[in-house]
Amino acid sequence: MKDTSPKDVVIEVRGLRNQFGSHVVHEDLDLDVYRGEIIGVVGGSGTGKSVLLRSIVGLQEPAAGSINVLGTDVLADVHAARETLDEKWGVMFQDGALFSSLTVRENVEVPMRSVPDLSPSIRRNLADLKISMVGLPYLAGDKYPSELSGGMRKRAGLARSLALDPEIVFLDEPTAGLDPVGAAAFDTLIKNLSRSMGLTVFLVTHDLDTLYAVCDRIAVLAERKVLVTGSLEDMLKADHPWTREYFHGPRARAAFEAPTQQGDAGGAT
Ligand SMILES: Nc1ncnc2c1ncn2[C@@H]1O[C@H](COP(=O)(O)OP(=O)(O)OP(=O)(O)O)[C@@H](O)[C@H]1O
Repeated sequence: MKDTSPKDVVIEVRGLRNQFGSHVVHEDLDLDVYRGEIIGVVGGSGTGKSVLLRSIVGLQEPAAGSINVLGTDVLADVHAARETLDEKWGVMFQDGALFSSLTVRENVEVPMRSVPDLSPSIRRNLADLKISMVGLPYLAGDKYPSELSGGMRKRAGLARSLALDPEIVFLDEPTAGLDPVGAAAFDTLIKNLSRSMGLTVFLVTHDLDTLYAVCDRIAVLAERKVLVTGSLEDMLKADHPWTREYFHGPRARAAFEAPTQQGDAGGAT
């Protein structure tokens, strides 16, 4: 039976247009993201997945359209919106984007510095909590990013994105560059965190396994807009050529046949 209960829209994008010179990346793009869901944004290379993410978090000024996040109009005053929303969203870019001269703990503390009245010892304890939440060993807090494996750096980046207990996290290709075991463990971690914290996750990915293992809904970017959204089953029925090729190709079949409970969220890789 279809779920007909009203859904709480936490991100609403309408009529979005992004262009660089004469190159139009998005045209009349609409998207709704619902509270608590993990939405996977997929599409061919260069279809504008990262530009969409950057637009939503106020790092890319669109040519037209509206973006509303948790009731705040992001484009009306980007600086004011980011000030309001920086505590409510966390962003993890592809390489974790950690400061190389800071330890993992100090990196996780960076967003907390904007919170008044948070003493250094509380900040430190909170950072250690986030570090353990993402499955990193306690001692990782004292290490510098260069001393960590790729998977551990991703976890550290995730810990930093969770620093302020956000309602939404944006993850840009979180499993890119990880080996299959590490990627599966990271998928499990994302799913567990989303379910236990009620987190909404906006996830840009090329990774079919991630889509199969964790996403509640998928949005396909093609032809400059979100062409189709829906469950995996909906994707398998969609008849757009790119969607058909992507979801019915040999790699998709392999991912579909794999067990969905993969990896171990506890172990850092
Ligand atoms: N700052 C910029 N200046 C000029 N063009 C840009 C800029 N940022 C993105 N683009 C262009 O916008 C298009 C979409 O880029 P984007 O990085 O969002 O694609 P993507 O779907 O995330 O691709 P991929 O899957 O390969 O990471 C590309 O053609 C890219 O070259």
